[in-house]
Amino acid sequence: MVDVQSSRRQVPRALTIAGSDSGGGAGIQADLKTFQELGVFGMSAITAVTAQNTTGVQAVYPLSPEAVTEQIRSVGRDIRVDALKTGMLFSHEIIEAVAASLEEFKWTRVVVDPVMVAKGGSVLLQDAALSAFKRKLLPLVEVVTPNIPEAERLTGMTIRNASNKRDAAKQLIDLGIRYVVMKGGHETGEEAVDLLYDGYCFSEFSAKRIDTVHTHGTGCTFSAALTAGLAHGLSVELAVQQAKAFIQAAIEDGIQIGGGIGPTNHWAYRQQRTPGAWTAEQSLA
Ligand SMILES: Nc1ncnc2c1ncn2[C@@H]1O[C@H](COP(=O)(O)OP(=O)(O)OP(=O)(O)O)[C@@H](O)[C@H]1O
Ligand SMILES: Cc1ncc(CO)c(N)n1
Repeated sequence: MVDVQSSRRQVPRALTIAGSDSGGGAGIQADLKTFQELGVFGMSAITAVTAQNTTGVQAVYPLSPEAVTEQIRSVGRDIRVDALKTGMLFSHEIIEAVAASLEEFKWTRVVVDPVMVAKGGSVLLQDAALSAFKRKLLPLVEVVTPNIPEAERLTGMTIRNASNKRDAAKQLIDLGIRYVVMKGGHETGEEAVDLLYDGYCFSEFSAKRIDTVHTHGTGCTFSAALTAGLAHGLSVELAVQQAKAFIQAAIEDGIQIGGGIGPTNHWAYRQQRTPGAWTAEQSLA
């Protein structure tokens, strides 16, 4: 008899617990595209369905905490999860359900992107959920990836300069997180600099800031690429380095989608590494 199990190829597997973006640029859709591009089998547990496009979020329909728990259980009971990320969690009930599931399955390679508001200003994490987010979820995670406004909200600090960034990162580590990546997308300057802190050392990951409005879903894509690296067994440092290269390519090789703040190009990173591959530029020719 053929041993079907052993004749099949093992691939890294990653789970995203996040909201659905009907426009395809952020949330679950961005995460699964990124996992696929980086050679990882992607799975999802949807926390909320958003009616959304490049002009903004038109409606948010959160799922029940039970629905979120059941999706995570279905994946966890059957399929190995090498790494996971969370995105839009919306309510304290969903945060509590997710934290309970992380404890149930004892998953450790966990990335939390503390999604709070969409680029157009719509609320993706309710004010009342902030305390559960900090107390119940953050102590269970390996890496948290706030942008500057999210780090300000998590710490209550005002972040204006490099010294403030370092102080905020230290405060986040004190919550029990292993690594903090403070993203520099919301700053100004020639370079977009992401700061990594492991509780001992700071390191910076820097790339040329691209002059574009088409940054819908950059945070989701970056954290998904980081999660894919962890699923492959990379160290956090190497996974951040790869994620930075992935998002840089995705912003740089922009695509024209929608009339507002457009998404990034999820296949640019792989194309840049595949000689002779079809490019977004060629499709316009
Ligand atoms: N204009 C840009 N040029 C180059 N890199 C950028 C630019 N904007 C953002 N980045 C990079 O993209 C990644 C995501 O950062 P950003 O601060 O935009 O996340 P975010 O605000 O959480 O995104 P979102 O909320 O849209 O999902 C970081 O690595 C950041 O340095
Ligand atoms: C569903 C969803 N998650 C995250 C973001 C943040 O980019 C968004 N706009 N939508």
